[in-house]
Amino acid sequence: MDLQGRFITFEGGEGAGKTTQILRLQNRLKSLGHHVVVTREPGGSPGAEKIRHMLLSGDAKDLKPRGEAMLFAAARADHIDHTIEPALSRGDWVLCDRFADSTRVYQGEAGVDPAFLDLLEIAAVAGMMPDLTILVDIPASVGLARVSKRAETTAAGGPDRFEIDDLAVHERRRSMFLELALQHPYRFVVINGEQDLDATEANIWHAVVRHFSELGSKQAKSEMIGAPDHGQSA
Ligand SMILES: Nc1ncnc2c1ncn2[C@@H]1O[C@H](COP(=O)(O)OP(=O)(O)OP(=O)(O)O)[C@@H](O)[C@H]1O
Ligand SMILES: Cc1cn([C@H]2C[C@H](O)[C@@H](COP(=O)(O)O)O2)c(=O)[nH]c1=O
Repeated sequence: MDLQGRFITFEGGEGAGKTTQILRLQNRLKSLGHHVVVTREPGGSPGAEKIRHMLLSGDAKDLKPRGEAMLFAAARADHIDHTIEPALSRGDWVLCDRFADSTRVYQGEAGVDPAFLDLLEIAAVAGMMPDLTILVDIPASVGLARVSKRAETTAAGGPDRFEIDDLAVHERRRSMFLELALQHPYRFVVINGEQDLDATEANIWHAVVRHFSELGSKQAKSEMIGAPDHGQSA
């Protein structure tokens, strides 16, 4: 399989700002001429979106955490087959809102054996791990406050089945994400999600350019082309 594209995942707690920042990164990449696919988990393909509905609406709430983890893995396998792998084969950039690390954290926190999660991850991702994972880190209370404000001010529905968990559960998830970042320092970058939108966007862009060195020269070229001429050309 010849995969020319670049695969970036965003991880973090509820309301950290992942979706907002993915759209901002998409705009920056597009302005440099890249094709960008924005997608999410659970979901991102017709079959996986059906599983998403089942998982988040509470239809699957009778499942124990191990069975639930298997549903997330099934959705992931379908998402990879139908969306991620084809996009990377075309040479696109794929920006994915949550991926396998969310299973490690959410289902791990719920008590699923890490060795079982290892096997599940191997089976579901089939080698398709991200080139870069951006962990948008924020205290759980701040993220949850944003989420409830979002629900009041937008058409977003009520809290999903994971958002309603106790604050202590959300804080444990935050610690687990940070622990994962420590374990995989070459894949993860941790971004402070408490800053304002523009500062967070700039920090993420800086991290992406540092990780994918080809972007640095492309950006410099586009800035030169777009730069004012000051009467220096013939
Ligand atoms: N840096 C920020 N400062 C203040 N508000 C923010 C910031 N980033 C995002 N928000 C707001 O917080 C809310 C949640 O943001 P967003 O949907 O991007 O988070 P998310 O991490 O994708 O959340 P979830 O995982 O719950 O879907 C939105 O209303 C958004 O406008
Ligand atoms: C991929 C994945 C997600 N979850 C949880 C995390 C969130 O609470 C929801 C997804 O909602 P979002 O608004 O799109 O962030 O699902 C999980 O428990 N396990 C996973 O693998």
